[in-house]
Amino acid sequence: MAVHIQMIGTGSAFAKRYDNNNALIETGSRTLLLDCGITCPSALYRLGRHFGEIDAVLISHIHGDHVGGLEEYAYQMKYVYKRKPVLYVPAPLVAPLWEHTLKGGMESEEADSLTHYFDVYPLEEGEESELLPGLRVKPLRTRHVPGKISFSYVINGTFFYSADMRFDPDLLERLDREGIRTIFHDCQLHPPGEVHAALPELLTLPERLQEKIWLMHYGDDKEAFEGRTGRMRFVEPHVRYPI
Ligand SMILES: Nc1ccn([C@@H]2O[C@@H]3COP(=O)(O)O[C@H]3[C@H]2O)c(=O)n1
Ligand SMILES: [Zn+2]
Ligand SMILES: [Zn+2]
Repeated sequence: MAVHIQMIGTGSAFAKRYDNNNALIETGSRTLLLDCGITCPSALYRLGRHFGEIDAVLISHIHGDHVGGLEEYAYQMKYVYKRKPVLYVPAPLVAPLWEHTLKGGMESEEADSLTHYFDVYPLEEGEESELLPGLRVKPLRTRHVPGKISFSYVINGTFFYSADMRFDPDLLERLDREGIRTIFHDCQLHPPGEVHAALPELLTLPERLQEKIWLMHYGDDKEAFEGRTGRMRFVEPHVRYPI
């Protein structure tokens, strides 16, 4: 079955020209939302789509540009589309997502847990699960902000989607050896990356690896870097790429 990924936005957390780095993954007639950041509800609207068309949501980690739109998503599903949405979330993030992020805006007499709003399916690190027919996802814990739990995803065994992660050449080499054909990688254009891979770091990778890498989660001056990314290409918002 053909599987495609389409970025709702490709921007960094502070980008204003590009929306939050959130994606739609489509397989047949089913759609997974990968991260739902602050700009997601309006960016999805500008893409001509709406929450009622989404079959499930998967999150990578708890930062506003990745989960800040979940409250509106949950409320729209409850009060507009009247359907309980499916939430895939790495097991260690289940409790923090409610306690640290959603509870403040969503707790009420009748609603005291994440499971009131979502059908919650915890995912285990390193274990592949079929999230939609034809869509297999394996979470890998990757390094981002020190102490922050964050996951990247291997999709259908051949596609790697970095959440927000530091430069990790050993992991990228290992993924290459294991048969990953395409890597969508977050990229901080201006060093130091610190909590993200910086472009100069990614440029130290061998060309064989760079060929597989598409850059996302970039800043507003991305156009100034066209032609300065070695063999790596930019992911463009709204374009559908095969997985
Ligand atoms: N220790 C940290 C924590 C956060 N940040 C910045 O805040 C942003 C939060 O969203 P992000 O997409 O993870 O990118 C983070 C950094 O820009 C940072 O630069 N250093
Ligand atoms: Zn981010
Ligand atoms: Zn982050």
